[in-house]
Amino acid sequence: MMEPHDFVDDRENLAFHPEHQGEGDKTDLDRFGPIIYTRLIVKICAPMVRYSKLAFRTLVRKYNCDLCYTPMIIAADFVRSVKARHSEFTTHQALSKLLTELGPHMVAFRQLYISQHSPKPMFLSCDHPLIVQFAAKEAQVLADAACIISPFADGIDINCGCPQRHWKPLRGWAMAEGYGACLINRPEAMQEMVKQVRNQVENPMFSVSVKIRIHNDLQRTVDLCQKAEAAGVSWITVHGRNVDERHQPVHYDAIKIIKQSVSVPVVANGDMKSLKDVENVHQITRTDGVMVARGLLANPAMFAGYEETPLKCIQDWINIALEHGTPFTCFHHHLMYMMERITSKQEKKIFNVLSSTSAVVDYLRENYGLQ
Ligand SMILES: Cc1cc2nc3c(=O)[nH]c(=O)nc-3n(C[C@H](O)[C@H](O)[C@H](O)COP(=O)(O)O)c2cc1C
Repeated sequence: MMEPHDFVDDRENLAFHPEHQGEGDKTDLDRFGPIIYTRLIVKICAPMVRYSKLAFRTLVRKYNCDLCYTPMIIAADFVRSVKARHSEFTTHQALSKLLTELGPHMVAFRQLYISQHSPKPMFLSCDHPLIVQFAAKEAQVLADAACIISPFADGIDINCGCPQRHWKPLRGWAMAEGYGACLINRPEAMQEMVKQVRNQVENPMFSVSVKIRIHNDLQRTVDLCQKAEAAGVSWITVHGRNVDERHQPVHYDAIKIIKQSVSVPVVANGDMKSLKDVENVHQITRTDGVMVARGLLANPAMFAGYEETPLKCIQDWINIALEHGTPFTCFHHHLMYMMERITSKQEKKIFNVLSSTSAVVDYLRENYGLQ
């Protein structure tokens, strides 16, 4: 089970040990070298709608990813509908089935489940550690969702960073009100959510984190983070852009200030495409972890130090995806991302229009010797 202080232990053992402070101009990178250095940083696969599903999580975990998030799930749908639970959340197969069956007697069931599998729940052996990200606007609904999911995951994260325009394909504009990045302007609502989950999930080790964007006025973000900490949040992930920024440079300096303003662990997010980027961002921000989305889509092996997706990783994706029965579109999209940097324009023209799993597998066998 991952605990918030797991982040801190590493710091004490190595880079942040007082003995290592003040050694002239040496950076931690100079002192420990890149491989040891990046072992100190918790490396996280970001929540990604449509992409950070079980099969992809299994892949990145093979390549030094320490912690994975599910795609964002709308808490109200999850609580209301068995169908939504089944389609939105997949973890180890047997557990998914149990989750589907959770009905009105879920509390009793959950207790039974925990007592039967104590001390080591089944999910520990496969899709772990796992954070389930929810979008919610009512604290009680979020707490209900957290109670349902708690036997199957290590914690929940509250999406407080999704700009409104990103909701359109999901639920339409009207539904967007009150969700996502709105919460950075409603610190009390966010606090209430954190507290309700803390009060209602029985497992004290279950984490409750938030993922935010920054404000134009950074002091407001600092206040928000301090309020989140006071409410009992386990850690805070900061995408260093404001809600209107898309491709502008990430404000790593802002993340650094936030890190200095709270005691809970902080995770930096935004524009890291290689392990070198991870190191550089860490040198600037000194956060406890880094979270990566698009960099991992392009190269799921990036946390293991690969500059571009190795063929071995593509082979692993084929094996894992086929084993999980990944739908064709998802299987193919991931391959298009992974092979973007290693295929020519001409190859893309052929590969990107393939229309079945067998056609893709045949293509990769004939052109790359993959099985
Ligand atoms: C395809 C895709 C799906 C995303 N889905 C989510 C999501 O479900 N929840 C969330 O908080 N952020 C989501 N994001 C935002 C990322 O988690 C991340 O904050 C953002 O992409 C910046 O990180 P990056 O530069 O490493 O990509 C998504 C991003 C992408 C590219």
